[in-house]
Amino acid sequence: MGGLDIRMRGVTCGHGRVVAVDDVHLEVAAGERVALTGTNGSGKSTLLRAVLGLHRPASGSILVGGRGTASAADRGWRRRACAWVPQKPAAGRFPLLAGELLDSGGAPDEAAEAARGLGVDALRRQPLDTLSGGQLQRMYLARAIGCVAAGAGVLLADEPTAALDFAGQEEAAAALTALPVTLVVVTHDRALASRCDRVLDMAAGRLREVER
Ligand SMILES: Nc1ncnc2c1ncn2[C@@H]1O[C@H](COP(=O)(O)OP(=O)(O)OP(=O)(O)O)[C@@H](O)[C@H]1O
Repeated sequence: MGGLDIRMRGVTCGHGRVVAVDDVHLEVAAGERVALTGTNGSGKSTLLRAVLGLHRPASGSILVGGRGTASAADRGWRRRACAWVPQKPAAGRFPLLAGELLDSGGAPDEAAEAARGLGVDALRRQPLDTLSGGQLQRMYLARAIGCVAAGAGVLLADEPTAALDFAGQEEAAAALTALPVTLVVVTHDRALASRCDRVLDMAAGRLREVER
């Protein structure tokens, strides 16, 4: 099994005065699949964004494959090392067309093939903001599969099946958990969580292992 390990030590993240992530320690082995569950607003998305390097922790350290984010080169490496399925698209104009999103992962052919498998390849020429929630989520999944083909060793996915129909949820859960990467997935989907090796529960910024 491929993948990069993730090590978090004393990670605390804030949004202004709100402490969203509170002193989190977590080790995820290379190739392990971890589901992150928990109540709304408990800090799950903030923690994923911190791993990606999109949110700078107030304290603590996060290493992916033993590497931090001190330099610009480190941060660029982190973005390539971590494929990302966001909960909602980033604001801004790029990428505008669905095909541009697929191509942005670094492996356009593999992303296109994944889009075919997920039934959204015919939507390439459509602007992203005209896709339905489920179509958009499928497009992001296909892009993430392309990122993995391009060499990403970690997949961070934020509620990747939330907008999908029942068949799509099954399909996406199978596709995500079959990838040869370390997976950290925020989900309220029990079927997806049950396919993972570990389930962690987040409450008020703190993480707890769930016994199964
Ligand atoms: N950009 C922001 N500015 C201010 N507060 C924020 C921001 N983003 C998140 N927060 C706050 O940080 C806390 C954690 O939010 P986060 O989105 O990480 O939770 P979550 O567990 O992913 O929630 P959900 O399950 O609803 O998606 C919440 O109290 C939220 O209101």
